[in-house]
Amino acid sequence: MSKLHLAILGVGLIGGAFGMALKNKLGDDIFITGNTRTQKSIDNAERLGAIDKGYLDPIECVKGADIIYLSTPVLQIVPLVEKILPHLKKGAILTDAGSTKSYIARQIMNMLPENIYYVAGHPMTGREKSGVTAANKDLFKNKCYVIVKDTKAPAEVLQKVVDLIKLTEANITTLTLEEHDRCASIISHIPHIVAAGLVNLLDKNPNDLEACITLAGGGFKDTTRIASSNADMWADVCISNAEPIIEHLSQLQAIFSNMITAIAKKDRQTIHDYFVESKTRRDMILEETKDKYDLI
Ligand SMILES: NC(=O)C1=CN([C@@H]2O[C@H](COP(=O)(O)OP(=O)(O)OC[C@H]3O[C@@H](n4cnc5c(N)ncnc54)[C@H](O)[C@@H]3O)[C@@H](O)[C@H]2O)C=CC1
Ligand SMILES: O=C(O)C(=O)Cc1ccc(O)cc1
Repeated sequence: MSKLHLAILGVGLIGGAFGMALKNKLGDDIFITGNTRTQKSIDNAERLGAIDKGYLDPIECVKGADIIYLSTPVLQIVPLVEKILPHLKKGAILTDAGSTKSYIARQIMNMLPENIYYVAGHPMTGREKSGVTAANKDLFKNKCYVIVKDTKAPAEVLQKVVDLIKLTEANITTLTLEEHDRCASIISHIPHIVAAGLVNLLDKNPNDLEACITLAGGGFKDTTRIASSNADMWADVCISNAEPIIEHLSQLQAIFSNMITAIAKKDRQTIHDYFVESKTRRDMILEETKDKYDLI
């Protein structure tokens, strides 16, 4: 059997970690080409063992590839697929790591020629840092990796992608496009928006800024780590998953409105219930997931 050729388009944090994990497991049984936009990041990706050979041109990178892993920012994925499609070999499989799914998957499914397949995915792991230099081979280990069921890929194609992802030691979960986008909104997209809002609140109070920073302790740090995430990436996420995000942000706005009213009325019971409800739910989630995922 010939060597598996994997092409990674966007060898940053996620693409880099994927390459490192597979290279670590498969060694010389896999040949990984990678595409990034600068020679410096190609050099880094090669040096760190995420890829065997880097290309500045995505078309050169995918020539002859069996599986193409798309890990650029969300809004770059579809234009990149349009560009590489005519150059893919018969039977090639595309899979992506974008944080939002319907936006990407619906467009790719509409443009796929016969004999080229697509499986949508999303590793529910990452960091607030970007680039291949922030990647490591264990980033996916014991973390949830969503595979979307409804992208019309034949069962054997789906299985090939699942088998490859399993090598990263991620826990695979299958969801529909809509389920993914609603759940990713609640569990990931809204928390990032809220964390950024907490930090931006400081800028609404410039006279107190210095004293606030002196006071900042564990609570502020715990709730705002992800506010250091990449702005380009998160702008793409918000634009491409607008509907669920607007719905959940509106629900959160209503939750906060109720709290404002309760605090203004000194309605201690309602205020108390707010914290009891969240503590009960979070403790329950921690208990239920303690042997399964390292998510919360
Ligand atoms: N950062 C995170 O924690 C997670 C990110 N994701 C998703 O994975 C994807 C990649 O995210 P990261 O690895 O964090 O980003 P990153 O910024 O670390 O890497 C992105 C890579 O894409 C390349 N790139 C950007 N625009 C490009 C273009 N037009 N053409 C070709 N290459 C281009 C960059 O040079 C870089 O190598 C995104 O779609 C993101 O939504 C998914 C799970 C977690
Ligand atoms: O840094 C963290 O804890 C994250 O939440 C990482 C993350 C970012 C984007 C995703 O689509 C999935 C996971």
